[in-house]
Amino acid sequence: MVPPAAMVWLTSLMSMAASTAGSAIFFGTIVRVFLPQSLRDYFDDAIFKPFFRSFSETRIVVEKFEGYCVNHVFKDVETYLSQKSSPSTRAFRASKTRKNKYLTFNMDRGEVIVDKFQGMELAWKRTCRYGSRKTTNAAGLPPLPLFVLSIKRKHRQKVLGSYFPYIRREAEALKAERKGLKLRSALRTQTRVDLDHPATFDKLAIDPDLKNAIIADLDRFVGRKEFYKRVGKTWKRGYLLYGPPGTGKSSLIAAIANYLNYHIYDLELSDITRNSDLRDLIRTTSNRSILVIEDIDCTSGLEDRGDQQKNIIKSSHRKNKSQLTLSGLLNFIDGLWSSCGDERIIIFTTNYKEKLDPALLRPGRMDMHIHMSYCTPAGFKILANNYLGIQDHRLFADIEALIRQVEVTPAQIAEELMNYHTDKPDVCLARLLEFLQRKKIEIEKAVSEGPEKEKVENGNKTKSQTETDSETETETGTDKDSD
Ligand SMILES: Nc1ncnc2c1ncn2[C@@H]1O[C@H](COP(=O)(O)OP(=O)(O)OP(=O)(O)O)[C@@H](O)[C@H]1O
Repeated sequence: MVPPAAMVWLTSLMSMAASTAGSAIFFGTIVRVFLPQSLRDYFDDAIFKPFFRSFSETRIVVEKFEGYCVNHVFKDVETYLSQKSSPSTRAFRASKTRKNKYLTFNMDRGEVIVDKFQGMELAWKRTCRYGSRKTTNAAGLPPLPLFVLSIKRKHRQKVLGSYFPYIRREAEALKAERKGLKLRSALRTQTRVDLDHPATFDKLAIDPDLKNAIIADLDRFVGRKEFYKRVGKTWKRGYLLYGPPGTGKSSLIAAIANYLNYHIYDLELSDITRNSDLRDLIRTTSNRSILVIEDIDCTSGLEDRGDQQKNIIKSSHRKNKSQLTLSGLLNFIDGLWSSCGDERIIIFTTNYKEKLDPALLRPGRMDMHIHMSYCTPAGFKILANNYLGIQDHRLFADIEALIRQVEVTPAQIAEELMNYHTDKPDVCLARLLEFLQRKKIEIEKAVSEGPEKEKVENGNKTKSQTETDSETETETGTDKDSD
């Protein structure tokens, strides 16, 4: 027998349940009748499904960075997903280089791809740390990208034990297939440009001994992993390329990247005001890469060590008054690399070595100083072969004699040979000869007109003049890493 008090409680509970069910039916009918399908879908997706899913699903977050280093799982996932798509995917980023045979598609931010593996459905979403709507963070840098994988809880072991190793293998296979060098720019905008620079050591018009010395140095560097480990040094190498404009500094960097199959990151220092910006940029660089800082003598704020005002990059952010000096910058890069970098090359270029900060030139900083000089007869022969496809010609002797007397850059010669590419070699070479003769006459005239005019505006000098000027610039390489 149920006591009367319990009876009352039961009755009120049943009537409450009935009225709740009635209200639910009533509101359900209202929603079905009055709310359009799109809004109903929205509520379904935004509230109901996530609520129920949260009990049965789990998420795996793959961030691009692990501390200061690039997370290789992120790279693998990115490569793997680049060949996947879902019917619901609205936006892809498409790219292709001349060297690559295939178009590459990458998920755009906010997109979802559903992958299938061993009977499981795996939803990948590409997003970023600062929310998918923002384009930059407070420091003006792009938000840090990440992937979120949503899976059923019961699939966790299978995903970690089989799916991720599978992604790794697939990504490796895809990378091998698509192998091509990339030139990346580590600018704020993170613009990525494909390195399709055709420069190779064969095509470079530089002194053959210098070329061989550079190649030998690179070979030695990449083969010395154990040596660097043994002596406790970061596996890195620094090169300083110096010489007049148009002597092939950029071409040499491209040739090194092509030779080693490394990525290039072009670091634009003038954009950096704070250590944190620099750290964020440097940590986007991968192993087996070349970090290039061009025209270091022109880099605002870093050029003159004697002048503290100029030497310091002041933070524009008042709260964060970090100041960046050249040696600070180099130590900073070294520090980051020593904690997570392997097989790195850093290259500085300058047109004026004499203007450089002594911090950069001090022993142990740059391993090899490479002087890119004006064109030599041997360099001219390489250019003639590159542009005209000839190894010898009756005009070679006269041209070579003039090249010995007049300062002319490989870029100038290349331009002369390029200008007449529709003509026959005879015509091209005759015009080059004329160009060199004119140059020589201009210089002689300037010399005879007086000392002031000796300095011809475009830097024309005869070889004998500069050879005495630059006796100190004869080193082609100084190895500081001998075992
Ligand atoms: N040593 C060289 N061998 C072959 N080609 C060269 C060489 N130097 C220059 N060139 C030609 O001239 C062009 C410009 O040269 P490059 O940009 O490499 O010179 P640079 O020394 O880096 O000049 P800058 O100091 O102005 O940056 C190249 O694209 C290439 O065609």
